[in-house]
Amino acid sequence: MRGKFITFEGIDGAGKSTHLEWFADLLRQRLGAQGYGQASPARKVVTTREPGGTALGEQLRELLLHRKMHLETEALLMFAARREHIAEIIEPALARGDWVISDRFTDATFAYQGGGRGLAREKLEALEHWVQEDLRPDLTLLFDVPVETASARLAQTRAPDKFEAENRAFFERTRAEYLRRVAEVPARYVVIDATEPIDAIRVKLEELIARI
Ligand SMILES: Nc1ncnc2c1ncn2[C@@H]1O[C@H](COP(=O)(O)OP(=O)(O)O)[C@@H](O)[C@H]1O
Ligand SMILES: Cc1cn([C@H]2C[C@H](O)[C@@H](COP(=O)(O)OP(=O)(O)O)O2)c(=O)[nH]c1=O
Repeated sequence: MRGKFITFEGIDGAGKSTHLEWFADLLRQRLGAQGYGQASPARKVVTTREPGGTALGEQLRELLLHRKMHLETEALLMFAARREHIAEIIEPALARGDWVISDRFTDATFAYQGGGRGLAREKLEALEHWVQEDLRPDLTLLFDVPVETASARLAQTRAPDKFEAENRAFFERTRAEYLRRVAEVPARYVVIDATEPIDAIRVKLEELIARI
């Protein structure tokens, strides 16, 4: 049986990375507990990220996070890294029956390059169809938080990269595009109120895992 593809999304500082490995461990326990791995070779839960996830993708990530470039170059490189990621990691894992959890995927391109930077949605949709064909996440967790909260969290932690250095209006547009996409296809998304304390969010994530 083909595995499932789960993605984590949200503006920078929402808290995705804080939960991803924890969520993957819980899912491993759950898949083990359900005995999926008994008759056939054990199912794995693969964690990965975008841009990145492959050797070439990580090199592209360095460029994308630190070099200035034309907006369309940025979008094309995001999809180039994604093409590699799908071919090398995501498709083989799903075909083996493993589950894949990715820290960001194509929703981020629509939100950042589309919403944040204003690249036409039709161009991104054309790239999405070209690069992914029918591949879409089975489930996307959107960690949603007001821009001020996310910025305050980031200010306390790390030096900003090219995206994190963007202004408040950019992140307002990025967040709005994420939420617009949720409203368009609500069945694919679970919106997590990421203003809550970490422990409270984990209770919600546990409930979610019990249902999938
Ligand atoms: N629910 C939360 N409440 C308070 N601080 C949080 C919460 N979630 C994450 N943080 C903190 O915010 C910062 C950014 O979190 P991170 O997981 O790196 O965000 P993202 O991966 O979405 O950019 C980290 O210092 C993290 O400890
Ligand atoms: C996947 C993707 C990421 N991004 C941006 C969002 C983030 O600012 C950045 C890297 O994402 P991320 O790994 O979440 O950053 P961090 O590890 O610093 O939390 O790339 C895009 O602009 N478009 C995309 O398609």
